[in-house]
Amino acid sequence: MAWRLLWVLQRTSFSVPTISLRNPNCSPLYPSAASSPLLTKLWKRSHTDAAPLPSPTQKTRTGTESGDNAGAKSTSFRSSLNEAEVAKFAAIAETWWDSQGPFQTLHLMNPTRISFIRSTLCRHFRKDPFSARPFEGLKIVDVGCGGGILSEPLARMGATVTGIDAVEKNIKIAQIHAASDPLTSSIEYHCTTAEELVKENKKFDAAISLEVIEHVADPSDFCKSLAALTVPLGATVISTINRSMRSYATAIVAAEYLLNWLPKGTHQWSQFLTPEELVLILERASISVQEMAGFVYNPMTGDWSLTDDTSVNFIAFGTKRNK
Ligand SMILES: C[S@@+](CC[C@H](N)C(=O)[O-])C[C@H]1O[C@@H](n2cnc3c(N)ncnc32)[C@H](O)[C@@H]1O
Ligand SMILES: [Mg+2]
Repeated sequence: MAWRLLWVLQRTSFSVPTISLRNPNCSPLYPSAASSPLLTKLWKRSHTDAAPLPSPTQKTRTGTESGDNAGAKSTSFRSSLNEAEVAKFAAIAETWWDSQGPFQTLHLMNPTRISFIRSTLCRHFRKDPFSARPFEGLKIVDVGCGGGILSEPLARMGATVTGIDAVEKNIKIAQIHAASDPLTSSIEYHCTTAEELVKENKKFDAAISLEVIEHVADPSDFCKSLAALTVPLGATVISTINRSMRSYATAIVAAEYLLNWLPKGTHQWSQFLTPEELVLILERASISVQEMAGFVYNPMTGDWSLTDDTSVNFIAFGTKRNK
């Protein structure tokens, strides 16, 4: 009956107001979105530049080429490591591919978050979403990849994937798991951080970081590093948990203490960002958020789906400005 409680909590209306931002030029993916004056202003500002969409073949600007990382040279990228947070993940590293273990929620959410990534990246890079390998030709970095739950499907969709994580054990497990399938064995896994990759002048068409920003030392610095890893007009996708009353009730009280879905103490509510805060942080890092969606859990089916309600889990897609 505990899941019934979660379901009730998900539907109670005591969350702080939240928003969804949708690119008005895109066909709607989700039901009607509430608009926010702040985000409308940000949206207009970021689109007065009217930057052209990138071709997926901006190969000269990706990979390890030097010379296009002026931001990295002029800005210092502080460490994103929060040792206490990293230690929590090191303690449960062996359980990454246990679909009933502490990462069960990530496994269950994966098809839904992949569908968001697939549709937003395909539209942005003008790829065929119905192709078996729509990400062919794209270089993607998965920052905080853990055991590779996201990196592997990205590689199967044709992307050239680099997965990085601060925990050595996670990287070992990710490497072993990926090696068992020829479609994923090409993934390059490294135990490192986004800011270290910036120092190495690495560039990618897209930087993706799911469920990591709430565990880093400073979200603003972290987003600046993600931006520095992304080519101009490239893409960034971030998912995290909203700092709302509802997220306290569901993502912490229910998920950690009542349902035991996550180890107790996995999340610190005060470290969560609201969608508005994430949009502003990304905006200051030269990334304009174009689209946002929430995730909702259906206890009857055990599935997650996309929704306009960003009051608990949400995901944002943005593009890096050209200047
Ligand atoms: C909740 S898990 C998310 C894993 C993966 N992104 C996913 O959603 O399937 C957070 C991951 O971020 C990693 N992490 C935490 N802080 C990090 C940092 N500063 N740099 C890189 N990885 C970090 C942790 O080791 C952990 O594997
Ligand atoms: Mg988390």
